[in-house]
Amino acid sequence: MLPNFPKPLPDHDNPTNRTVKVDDRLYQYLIDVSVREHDILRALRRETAQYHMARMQLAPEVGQLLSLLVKLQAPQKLLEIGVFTGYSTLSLAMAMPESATLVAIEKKQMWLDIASRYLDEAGVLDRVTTYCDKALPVLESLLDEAGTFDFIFIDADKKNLLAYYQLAKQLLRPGGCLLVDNTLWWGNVADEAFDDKDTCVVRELNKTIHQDMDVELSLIPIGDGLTLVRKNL
Ligand SMILES: C[S@@+](CC[C@H](N)C(=O)[O-])C[C@H]1O[C@@H](n2cnc3c(N)ncnc32)[C@H](O)[C@@H]1O
Repeated sequence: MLPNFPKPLPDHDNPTNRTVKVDDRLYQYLIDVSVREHDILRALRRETAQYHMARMQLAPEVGQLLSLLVKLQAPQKLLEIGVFTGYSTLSLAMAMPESATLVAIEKKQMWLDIASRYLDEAGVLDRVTTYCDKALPVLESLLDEAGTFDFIFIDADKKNLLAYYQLAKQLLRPGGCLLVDNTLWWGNVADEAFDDKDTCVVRELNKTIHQDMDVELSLIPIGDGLTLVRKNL
């Protein structure tokens, strides 16, 4: 039986926005009730805070989500593009199974030195292979291992984002998990007034993934936007 006073049907089939707006108070609540940051990660975050580039660092709740996804999937071969001081690298490496290995690419030695120090402290450095180089040639050099990576995280420059996505997809095994950070790009992707190169590339990537029938996806509005992709079997 229909309810007595049904709401009139909307004249479009767009979903209504039910995503909660996270202001500073709600963000603090979210951190208080859901984030359990490991002491080593907290120490790395504190050390990184002294650098002007600190805003590049992954937010703790996103690092924790990465860590949880790794624990759920138990990947054996992981790949990361864009280490910075290593918050995501540590989150991945500390969560992966003891038999797993992680390849991490970062173009600046200074950042890798910091990351390596913390990876060492966490006892996982021997299972992480770092490349101090631009990511594109490294990814191309890994193509003889195409289809063997179980878990890939992309968090580097935006200029090469489309190429990173295509190469990562080749490197990923069917059923594997690919994550791309910053896919909401401070919200600028939805505002046509922003037509700078980086915003346009992120928009193009989002469109590409959406239209890519080789994968399933979810764009999660956490941090700066995190797209979770599974390569079809
Ligand atoms: C947003 S930060 C990564 C943040 C990091 N995932 C974390 O959890 O803190 C992006 C990093 O990518 C590096 N990067 C930029 N362009 C690159 C390239 N072409 N190849 C490799 N690394 C690059 C930058 O030096 C920077 O450290």
